[in-house]
Amino acid sequence: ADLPAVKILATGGTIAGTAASNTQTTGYKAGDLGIQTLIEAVPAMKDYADVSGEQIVKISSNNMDTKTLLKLAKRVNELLADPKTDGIVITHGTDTLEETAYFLNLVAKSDKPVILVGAMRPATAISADGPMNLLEAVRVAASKEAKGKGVMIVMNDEINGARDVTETNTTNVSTFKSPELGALGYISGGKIRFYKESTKRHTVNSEFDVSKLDTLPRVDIIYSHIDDDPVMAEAALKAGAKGIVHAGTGNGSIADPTFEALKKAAANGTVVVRSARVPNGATTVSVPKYTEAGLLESDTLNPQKARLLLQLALTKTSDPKEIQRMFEEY
Ligand SMILES: NC(=O)C[C@H](N)C(=O)O
Repeated sequence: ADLPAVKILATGGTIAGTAASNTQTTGYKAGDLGIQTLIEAVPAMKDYADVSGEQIVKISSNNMDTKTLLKLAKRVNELLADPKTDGIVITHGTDTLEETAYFLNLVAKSDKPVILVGAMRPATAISADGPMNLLEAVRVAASKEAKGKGVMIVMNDEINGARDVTETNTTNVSTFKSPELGALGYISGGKIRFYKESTKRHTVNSEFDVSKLDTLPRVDIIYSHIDDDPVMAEAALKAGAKGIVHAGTGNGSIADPTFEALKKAAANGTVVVRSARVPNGATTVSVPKYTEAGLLESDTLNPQKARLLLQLALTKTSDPKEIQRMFEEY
């Protein structure tokens, strides 16, 4: 039969992890197994797609970096441009899965499905979640329904959009959720069921382009807490940060001494975005002094996603007004 061609790009993670015993679900070696082994473990994929694999890296995703992210994004775009590819699945560690997914959501230049998938239990564990997750990811990547919905994460029977999804539990298999805005759909009764899609710009409607980029501007995240002082802000500026994302308390509040440092940074041309350490809700212009100081707001993007959008924004402009527009549109 003429099945859709789905390419699986493997980057490592727990989905390719191995441990000495089948009861071991922590302290295993992430990214140990190669893509061929993962494919051979799930022969049922061949009922839905003409599957082939390619190994990009073999890492635990806490070690993901810009170089690998750009390499992956460029390869994704090469494959998407090929008429012989109908969809892409990326196996990835869960630690930074939401970041890679959101980045690709901003830079993938096609409406063909791009699905990220991981696992919380290593491949060697009893009740490993990787094989079913991989099968469902391939099924979604091969489906007509997934076209044009942006980059998605498929795990634990849920389909979540890259913009709104986040990891919510350190170890549980049902960790990826869009707590406030909700999943796009799920897979149940052997059927792919979509219920909604994001209104935000992505993929073919995105203005960002990585094809000529070899690096991204430095953007640091500063996490607020009791006894906050400007030490971290000063360190970021000293390290050459072109942008700073502040993970504020509550509605993106900033301790006064840190605010003074960030205000100065903004006046000197560093773009400062207020995000929040609170998982839900948009950071709003609650205090006019922040707006007057030229600080931007991240909308509902969490700090790690706000960082990626700010990096891409800074490849195009350093005009705070333009960048605020981007935070409203993506
Ligand atoms: N569940 C996982 O994949 C965690 C692993 N440390 C990773 O991100 O690669």
